[in-house]
Amino acid sequence: MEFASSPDEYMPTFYIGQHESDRTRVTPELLRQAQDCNYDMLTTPITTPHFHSRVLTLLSNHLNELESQPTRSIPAPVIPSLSPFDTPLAPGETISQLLAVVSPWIDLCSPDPAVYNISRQVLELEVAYAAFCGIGNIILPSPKLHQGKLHGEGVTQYAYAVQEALNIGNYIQMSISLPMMDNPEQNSDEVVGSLAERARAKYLGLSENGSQKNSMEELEENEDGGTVIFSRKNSARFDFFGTWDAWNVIRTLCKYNNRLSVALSIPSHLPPLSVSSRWHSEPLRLLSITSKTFFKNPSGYPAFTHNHQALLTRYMGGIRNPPWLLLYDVGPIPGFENPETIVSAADGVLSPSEAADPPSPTPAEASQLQRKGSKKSTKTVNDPTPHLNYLRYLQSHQPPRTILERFGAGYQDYLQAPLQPLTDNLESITYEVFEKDPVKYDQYLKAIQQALIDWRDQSKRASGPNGRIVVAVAGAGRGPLVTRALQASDATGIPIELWAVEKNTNAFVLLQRHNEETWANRVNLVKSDMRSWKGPLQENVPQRSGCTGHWPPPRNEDDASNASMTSEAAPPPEPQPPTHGLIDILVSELLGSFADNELSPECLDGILPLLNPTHGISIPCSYSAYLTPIAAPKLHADVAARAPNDPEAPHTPYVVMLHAIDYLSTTLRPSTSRSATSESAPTPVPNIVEAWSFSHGPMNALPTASTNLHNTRHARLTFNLRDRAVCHGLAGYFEAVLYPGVELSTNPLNMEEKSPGMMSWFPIYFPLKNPLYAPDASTLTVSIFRATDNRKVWYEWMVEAWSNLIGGIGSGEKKRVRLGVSEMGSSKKGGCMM
Ligand SMILES: C[S@@+](CC[C@H](N)C(=O)[O-])C[C@H]1O[C@@H](n2cnc3c(N)ncnc32)[C@H](O)[C@@H]1O
Repeated sequence: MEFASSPDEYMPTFYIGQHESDRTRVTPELLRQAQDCNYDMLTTPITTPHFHSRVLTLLSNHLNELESQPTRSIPAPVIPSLSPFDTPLAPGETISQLLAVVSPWIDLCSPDPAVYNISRQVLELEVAYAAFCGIGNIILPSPKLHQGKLHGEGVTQYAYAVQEALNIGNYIQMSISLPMMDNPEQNSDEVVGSLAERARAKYLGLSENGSQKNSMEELEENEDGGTVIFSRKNSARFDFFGTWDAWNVIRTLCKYNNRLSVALSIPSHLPPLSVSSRWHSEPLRLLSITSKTFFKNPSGYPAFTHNHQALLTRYMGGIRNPPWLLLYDVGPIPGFENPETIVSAADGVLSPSEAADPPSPTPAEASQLQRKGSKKSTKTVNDPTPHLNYLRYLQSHQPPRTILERFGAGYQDYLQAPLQPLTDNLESITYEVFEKDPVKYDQYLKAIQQALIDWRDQSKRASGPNGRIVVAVAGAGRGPLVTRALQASDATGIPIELWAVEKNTNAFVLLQRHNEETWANRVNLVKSDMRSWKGPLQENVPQRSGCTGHWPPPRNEDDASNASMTSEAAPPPEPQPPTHGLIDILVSELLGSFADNELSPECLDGILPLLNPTHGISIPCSYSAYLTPIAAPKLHADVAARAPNDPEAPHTPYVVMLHAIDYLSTTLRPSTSRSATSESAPTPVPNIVEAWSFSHGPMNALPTASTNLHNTRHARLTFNLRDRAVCHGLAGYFEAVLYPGVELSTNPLNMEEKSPGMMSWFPIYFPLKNPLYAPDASTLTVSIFRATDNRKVWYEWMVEAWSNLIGGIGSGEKKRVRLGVSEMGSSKKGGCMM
């Protein structure tokens, strides 16, 4: 197939910017020089050190006043509007190539109201002025999660400030700087002149002399008479999901505003895969990379460890708008001091030794290596922008995209309403897209071939009037399965009588044309709904004794697959009343992304009574639907944005190529990687669980079914979570057994074994109207129903979150407490008409 074999000429786009913490302004010359070096953009502060000292003075005066007159109510000071001395920015042609950085010295999480108030004013002034100048992107400082003995208390007020700022700069994209995980020790890396330092001790839970008393220590001392003291190291524990949790609060309060995103700092030592997977599901606009993210390789060149390279590929790969990369404090723009200097552009061309991987450090080695790399390396690198050059090198060495990535380019996270091929007549272009998937049709070919071979080898009685096996393709579309049935017959040498049934009158025109032009009129075409078809017509077919219904047919028989042909040798038979025969092998492809969602069960119910009752075969013979809960913030934001105009949006199961998602329930499988870092520790594999299945064969034919109740289904599935998360919905997949040993699967757990490279179906997404939060070590219970009223079919779904607590003190008993229940999603209004 064309796109499977053509070389992948796609080259990912890396937009790379540069940030210097002590830069005070960006001149057009500096920007030009940076672009000559092959940077795409630079960061700029919005205000100057002059403004900073003005604000510090204002705050100090205010705090002094408050201290000297403790009983008076003194209003917070108002920062006077910006003067030309306060900002280096001005509107101009180059503004679109600048990323504006909000002053890092504010503290929007401060428990001290004076500090918070001033910080908010700074934020609002800076955002308003940057917006005025035409800045498109702003980077906000990280929320300060540890304040004295307080932990995470300031996140909501930070979120409130961001929400207000979003209203000021109506077109500005805001990215919040966040480390991948919460490391309280890093949090203490203070910015010079930070307002946080001015916060008063009484708000930080500190004694007047500034010493910190931990609330856990107090608790333990009270309860146990001071026998157990928590060490500071323990109380300030490393929290892998701490910064994600803060982000979740902020974006939730900001109602998943699509102008709000994350500027994620990539650390030198990567957290477990579950953490990087979580961030992968979030709107990453920037990846911040400092010189510490690199390790020196044996040539002394700064390079990424194997795991960092894999992370970058994961975050950047296969998407239309990958995050931008921002190099933080990796050295000044070369040649700027002397504009006459000619600086070569970082073109990413490195020798093998320059591009070699550095050794992958263990956690303990990471910091040591860092120091060794930066201080003790004797190798000197003759490259003024080695970090940039290395990233450009990685850009040109990204792995080629998989078939699925190529096919799905542009479809990632794009919500589509599922097809309803029963109610609607599909367009030719839709069939054309199906037909581009060679894998599905190869599997059908294998299944039909095997069914024919087994039929012959088991000497089963066939239903054709001349002893041929009767094959019917139900829902033939433009005919690809008809072609496969003919190929199977030709390849096995087993003659068949072939029927093709299609209700789409437009597609039927093409079937007729194919029959004449490519199938040599070997196919009996029927324009009908398969449920009202009476079966293969046997009128005028002479019934010759000794050759009816048995394998093999007589050797000298004509190729009489066309039902209107008669034998020349025998005398003309007596005309017989029209009769309808049976189908031996029924081939259909009526599957949707959740197997039964395009009403395959209902359609097949109508034709299964025609199946040979003893030996009949349905291809597929069974299919099952699978589910797993996911975090999908991007999809949630998209559905929520549609809801005001379309109240059914949160009640629609969508077909979507899932990309920015995180599987919430996973099992750790041992990794095969050799590296000793945590990134190569056991790999989380999603728990994807069967909801229900349908089987189709002679045993399942229901000639007298008067209701559709037998096609209802219900499942209640339990998923254990290790890490706290937000569930935005359910991802649905399917597996189908075409014929024993020949399967189709979209289930990520086995699709590569069962039908590798198949791309006919994207997964299905059942959204939750309101996301459901679940803490660490909790359980999600999914209830899902396939419902019918005999006119249509629809789904209903809901999720419950449970905490798994240990019962009362000393009891040790496990106790489940329901933490929350989602609304019931229901596609009843948009259900599939039967
Ligand atoms: C998913 S398409 C598959 C088409 C084709 N077999 C292929 O694999 O490319 C399903 C086809 O079944 C047809 N179809 C669906 N329900 C049908 C019914 N009840 N009777 C006849 N045709 C039906 C649709 O019109 C459509 O052409």
